[in-house]
Amino acid sequence: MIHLSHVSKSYKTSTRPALEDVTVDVGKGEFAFLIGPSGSGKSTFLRLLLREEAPDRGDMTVAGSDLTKIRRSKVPVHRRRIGCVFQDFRLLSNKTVSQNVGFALEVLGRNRNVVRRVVPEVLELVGLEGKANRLPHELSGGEQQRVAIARAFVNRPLLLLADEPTGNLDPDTSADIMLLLERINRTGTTVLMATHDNAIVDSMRRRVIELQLGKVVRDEDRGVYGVGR
Ligand SMILES: Nc1ncnc2c1ncn2[C@@H]1O[C@H](COP(=O)(O)OP(=O)(O)OP(=O)(O)O)[C@@H](O)[C@H]1O
Repeated sequence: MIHLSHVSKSYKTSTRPALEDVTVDVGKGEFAFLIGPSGSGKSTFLRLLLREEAPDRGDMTVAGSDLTKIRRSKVPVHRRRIGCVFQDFRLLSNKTVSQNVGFALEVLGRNRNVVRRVVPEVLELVGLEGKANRLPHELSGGEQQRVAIARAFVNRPLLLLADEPTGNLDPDTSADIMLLLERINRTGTTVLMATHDNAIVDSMRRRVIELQLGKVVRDEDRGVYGVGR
């Protein structure tokens, strides 16, 4: 699902590469954490997967797209295969829960009957069946993140990228969000989550890919966050 071979990326204004000689393979249906200190390259890694940035060197194939060769016109099709969840939820504040989720289908041209059928199913999956008509500001942070996950998942992406999804949530709410991401992973969706949350990484014992100064320094099955970070 994610294949990077000797990938490097430098930003023009930066003296050192943001990613250097990164080789990582994540298979279909896997769950992996991407960890590392601030500035280690996690966001750059996610941006490359979405083709928000292009690699300078190396080969990469993500969700079936060869990102070393992809044409600009094909980038939107590539991004549709990937769901994204962020620390700050990024919901549309003037739309209800079901409109936020439905919008993700409408922009892909799905017909109204499909939207009407699928949105309640996904809201049930994330545990928000009673809150379809609320606005984001009428929800807790954890509930807002559930909406964001529903929106990311409603198109059944092959790959879900989560960038610090628990960064604004308390430990109990974070644990609930992780259960939800595990549930989504069990449907066959590959999940890659960038995080600083050591308690979550330690409790889940999943694959851990660790970056430092743009290099992969650890790639371990059933890993922990690590001591002293
Ligand atoms: N748009 C940019 N232009 C120039 N340099 C950048 C840009 N984005 C990131 N960098 C640099 O690339 C390196 C990697 O940054 P990146 O944001 O990928 O790290 P990160 O691990 O996601 O950090 P954080 O945990 O703080 O989000 C850093 O040295 C950073 O300063």
